[in-house]
Amino acid sequence: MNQLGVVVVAAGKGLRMGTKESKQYLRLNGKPILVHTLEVFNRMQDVDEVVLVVGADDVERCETYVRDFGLTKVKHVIAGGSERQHSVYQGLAALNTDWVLVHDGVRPLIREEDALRCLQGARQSGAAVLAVPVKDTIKIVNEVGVITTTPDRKSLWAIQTPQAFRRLALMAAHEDAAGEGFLGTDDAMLAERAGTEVHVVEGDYTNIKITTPEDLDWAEYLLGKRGAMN
Ligand SMILES: Nc1ccn([C@@H]2O[C@H](COP(=O)(O)OP(=O)(O)OP(=O)(O)O)[C@@H](O)[C@H]2O)c(=O)n1
Ligand SMILES: C[C@](O)(CO)[C@H](O)COP(=O)(O)O
Repeated sequence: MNQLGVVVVAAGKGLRMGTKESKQYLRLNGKPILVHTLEVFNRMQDVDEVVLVVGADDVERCETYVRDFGLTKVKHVIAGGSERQHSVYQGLAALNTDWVLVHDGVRPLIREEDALRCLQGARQSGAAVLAVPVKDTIKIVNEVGVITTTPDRKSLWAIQTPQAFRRLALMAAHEDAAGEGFLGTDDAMLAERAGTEVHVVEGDYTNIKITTPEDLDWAEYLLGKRGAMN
């Protein structure tokens, strides 16, 4: 029993993007960002099913995307919650698989081979996330704008998705966090606080999360470049 499910979370409002339309529905090279993301997992042989978590008002339009773009592995389109963590939990509960990859709908540049290496990392060690070493010097700055410390860059990684776990273990970590009112910005945080050793698998700098307007040009350029290479 090694079934793999993918939770793609896309129920956010995209406030930092500042567009009327939520960022996951903006088009890159003529196709919604979310569709670019889903196509990657739809192509992956190891993936058994995908659950897509979206805003309650967007379920219908996403069901249309699933049909129109032939996203045959997307078995469920469901409504998410007010925080990313709540949306992920809804997705986990809709699956029935042993393993799960949790991925942001707004990371359309994920490469199949990196997602697969993340999964293999988790299958070997229990839990794994894609990440890249931080290139800048990072400072801890206090509330009045003064630097207090400079952490050693050697130990700093920028964490991405997908993040891979045993599904039931991640659900238990979510339930524990929810019971204590803890909100994390990624799933690894919840697994870490539940005592799971989460391993880092080196990913790729191009797996950006589309967050602010300048990310759109960069993503369109990268998608175009990949298309030209295929
Ligand atoms: N309640 C939420 C919040 C976020 N997400 C999803 O989590 C991913 C990463 O979140 P982020 O980039 O922060 O997206 P938003 O919350 O939409 O952006 P912002 O914080 O700027 O409003 C996105 O695919 C987003 O749609 C979600 O499914 N449910
Ligand atoms: C999960 C994540 O994409 C890892 O980098 C990130 O933590 C999401 O954070 P956000 O606060 O929702 O942007």
